[in-house]
Amino acid sequence: MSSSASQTPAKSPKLRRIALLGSRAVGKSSMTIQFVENVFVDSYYPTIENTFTKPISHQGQEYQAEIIDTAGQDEFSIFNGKHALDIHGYILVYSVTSKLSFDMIKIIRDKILNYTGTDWVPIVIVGNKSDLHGQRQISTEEGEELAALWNCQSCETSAKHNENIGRVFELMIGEIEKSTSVPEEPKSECIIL
Ligand SMILES: Nc1nc2c(ncn2[C@@H]2O[C@H](COP(=O)(O)OP(=O)(O)OP(=O)(O)O)[C@@H](O)[C@H]2O)c(=O)[nH]1
Repeated sequence: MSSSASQTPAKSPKLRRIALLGSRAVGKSSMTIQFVENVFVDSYYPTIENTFTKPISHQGQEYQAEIIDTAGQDEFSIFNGKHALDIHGYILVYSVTSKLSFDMIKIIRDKILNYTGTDWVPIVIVGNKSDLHGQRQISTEEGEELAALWNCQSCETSAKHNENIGRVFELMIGEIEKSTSVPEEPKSECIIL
């Protein structure tokens, strides 16, 4: 009985909401499902929107990641404000086999910054399908140059071969923690009217 009282209570995990955005069929769902369920699905089913949760441990801190896998965007998609207000960080995904999808993440970032009225948000740029060597349209350097320009992290992945998938989410948590203005969940005893 008394032994449980003497134990230090475990720190509750910090909730971090992460949205994956990008063109259609770049592999957002495949990355998410590979990360959460450790499987790769070869068939293509366009997503409307799915949310997954997974615990992540980063630098001694436990996090609960809420991962929002969004519908593919094109230049005419209206930016969904839901994907800006409640989100701590963005994974912007392109396919290394598609220049169009690389250009699309620039449009998406502009929309996010416009919507949030800020000039920086936590972002990780991801070039997926790195296993399709012969079909490359975007080099590793182009991805890195864009990340330097935006002052964010970048990474190439293969959801198919589970390469660098875990790393993307670790980089994302790191970028979120870099930003000093992460609002914590409101605590009932601290409400100021
Ligand atoms: N070779 C290869 N194929 C991939 C990879 N990731 C995804 N795919 C394939 O690409 C297609 C599209 O993948 P999805 O994960 O559905 O893409 P999405 O971005 O979620 O698509 P939307 O729901 O339309 O936005 C599927 O046939 C996947 O099997 C990868 O790393 N390598």
